[in-house]
Amino acid sequence: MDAIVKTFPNAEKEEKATEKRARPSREEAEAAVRTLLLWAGDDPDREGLIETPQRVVKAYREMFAGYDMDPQEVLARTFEEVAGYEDMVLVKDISFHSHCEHHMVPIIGKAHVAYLPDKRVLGLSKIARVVDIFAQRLQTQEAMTAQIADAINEALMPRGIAVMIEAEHMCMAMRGIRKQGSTTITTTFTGSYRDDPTEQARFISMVRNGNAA
Ligand SMILES: Nc1nc2c(ncn2[C@@H]2O[C@H](COP(=O)(O)OP(=O)(O)OP(=O)(O)O)[C@@H](O)[C@H]2O)c(=O)[nH]1
Ligand SMILES: [Zn+2]
Repeated sequence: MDAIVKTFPNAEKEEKATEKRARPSREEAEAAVRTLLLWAGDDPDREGLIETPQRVVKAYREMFAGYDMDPQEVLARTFEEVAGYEDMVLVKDISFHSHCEHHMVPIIGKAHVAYLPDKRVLGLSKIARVVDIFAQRLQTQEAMTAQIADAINEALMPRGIAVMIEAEHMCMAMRGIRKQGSTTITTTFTGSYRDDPTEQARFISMVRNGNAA
């Protein structure tokens, strides 16, 4: 507990500050894009760029739509009639696009999400929707992995959750260190996936080979 307090001394204050911070208007956001075009060294008044601020702001609304969505709303509906099925449910290769919070450039990857039901199950598409909600925010891969597990845990309280994300960070490929094709892998395991090495190994094997062998 102490460590948490020391690591995030201002977490609560920051959360409140974010709540209070008003969103700028569309016009203000477009003006900011115009400033960036000038900063890049181009002429925002030339024909090809004249509508670019509007387009960028529209694209941002779409790419960052996750801020206006509540994962718990998406996960609210669960089903019990599954004929007593209680083994792993794994949705793998969920492709996503996100943006890193350090450079605001794309993170492109795949998420694999599994849980061990405790009577109730989720609609399969809802798992992919939750991945998208968190992907459509500024992210670190670690945070996104933990957030997906947390949201499913809160909604479903299953016996265990396993989340693996494999992604390429364009901030490492297009700039900076410029290493193309490197993949970062992050995992979060809860419940039986955390405590039982066999369950964990079965998840990894099914993600890797498509079977539990
Ligand atoms: N842990 C983690 N790091 C990330 C993620 N996305 C980007 N980064 C890293 O965030 C770090 C930011 O480092 P800084 O030194 O503050 O920024 P920088 O000067 O742009 O760093 P370089 O990328 O090394 O040029 C970089 O090492 C990035 O690779 C992520 O999802 N998780
Ligand atoms: Zn980055």
